[in-house]
Amino acid sequence: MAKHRNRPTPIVQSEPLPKIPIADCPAVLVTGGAGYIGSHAALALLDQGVKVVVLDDMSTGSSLLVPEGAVFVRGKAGDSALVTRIIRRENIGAVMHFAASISVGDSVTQPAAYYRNNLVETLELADTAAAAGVGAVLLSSTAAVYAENDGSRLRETDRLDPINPYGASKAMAERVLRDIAAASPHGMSVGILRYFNVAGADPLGRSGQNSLHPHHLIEIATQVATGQRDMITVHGNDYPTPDGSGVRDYVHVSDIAAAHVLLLRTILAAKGQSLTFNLGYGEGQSVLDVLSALGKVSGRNIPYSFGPRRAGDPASLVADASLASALGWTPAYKDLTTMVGHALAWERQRSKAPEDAVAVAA
Ligand SMILES: NC(=O)c1ccc[n+]([C@@H]2O[C@H](COP(=O)([O-])OP(=O)(O)OC[C@H]3O[C@@H](n4cnc5c(N)ncnc54)[C@H](O)[C@@H]3O)[C@@H](O)[C@H]2O)c1
Ligand SMILES: O=c1ccn([C@@H]2O[C@H](COP(=O)(O)OP(=O)(O)O[C@H]3O[C@H](CO)[C@@H](O)[C@H](O)[C@H]3O)[C@@H](O)[C@H]2O)c(=O)[nH]1
Repeated sequence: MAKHRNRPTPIVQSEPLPKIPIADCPAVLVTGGAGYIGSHAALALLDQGVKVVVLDDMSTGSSLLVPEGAVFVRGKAGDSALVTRIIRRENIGAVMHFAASISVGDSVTQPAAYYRNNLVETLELADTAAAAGVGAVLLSSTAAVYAENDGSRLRETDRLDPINPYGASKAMAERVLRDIAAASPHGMSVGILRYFNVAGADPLGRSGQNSLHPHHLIEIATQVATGQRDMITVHGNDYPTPDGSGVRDYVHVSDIAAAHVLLLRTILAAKGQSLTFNLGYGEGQSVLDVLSALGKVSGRNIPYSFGPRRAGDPASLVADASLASALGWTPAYKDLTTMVGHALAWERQRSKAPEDAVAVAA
């Protein structure tokens, strides 16, 4: 964990951090709550009795994923007038900001669009939240903010030097959010979670990935396992990794959602807190490991062929997430087979859903 305004300062934390009781959690605005991770966080909040308002522009979101029980508003996270109205009308006390453009490859070919959606929209949202007196803003950040390394586990205090515009947009958004919060007269708190590769689906089958144009490894692979695609291309087999394919630290989406609720309760316990955590399991899995785990769970071989490296992809991203234990975070779904099993169960169910519920384009 790092506590900082602009520069991370390492803190050795042996005691769990204080938290407000869940019953005292204010209503939460969840931007991007019609998307994959935001919908799981919304479910985690609703499951614990917290009021949720989802704000999503449906650019990549799906109506299928907006949880029952959440208030839904269609619109942009950076629309200050709209967000101010929502904060006042719904008595919002905290914001979880998931809304973003998320494809590393697309960010290389459309950098301006990525800086606009991930940086400018975050700036507007943070400024609006601060002006409205919101107690805390949580930001979805990413492993892609770190400088490339030799595959060893990345710590929160490691050097930030993103190798693609997506990671750069998130590193800048982190800084902008911290600066705006630090200047807020009421002491807005900030929580930043740098997720590694989010995977799996709600174990109760209420949400999962539902992309109009899938680009994530596990979503594409489950579509091969369910017969919707013939094969998958493995992007590169010449990385300096044990089997030559890219290595990532896959972390279950429900564990990510649980960490958000814990961090929210923590940063609301004292005004003006700024905490940053990695979320991962500290274990690297290659693309071929993932395909093999899915093959076992589905009972079906996943055909693949090797293609060239994908632009902007690092060889390896693995977390040192030991500091997140100070939140009381104890991941429940660490096993890769469990993760791909949940993703497969969701994909089987999703692909049978009526056509108009499967994906909603803007
Ligand atoms: N998926 C991962 O492995 C991963 C890893 C690290 C970080 N993240 C971050 O987590 C967050 C959520 O990612 P996801 O995988 O759920 O993506 P997603 O595309 O499923 O969800 C993003 C949602 O935000 C909405 N959205 C986008 N721009 C918006 C805007 N300006 N205003 C309102 N709504 C907008 C989209 O319609 C979509 O519903 C993102 O910030 C992403 O950068 C994701
Ligand atoms: O069809 C495919 C898709 C992906 N991959 C590989 O699989 C790995 C994982 O790729 P993907 O699932 O697309 O995730 P990442 O590009 O690693 O990015 C995810 O994980 C990052 C954090 O590590 C987040 O910041 C991003 O938002 C999120 O999309 C990489 O080695 C890819 O090259 C393939 O080989 N074939």
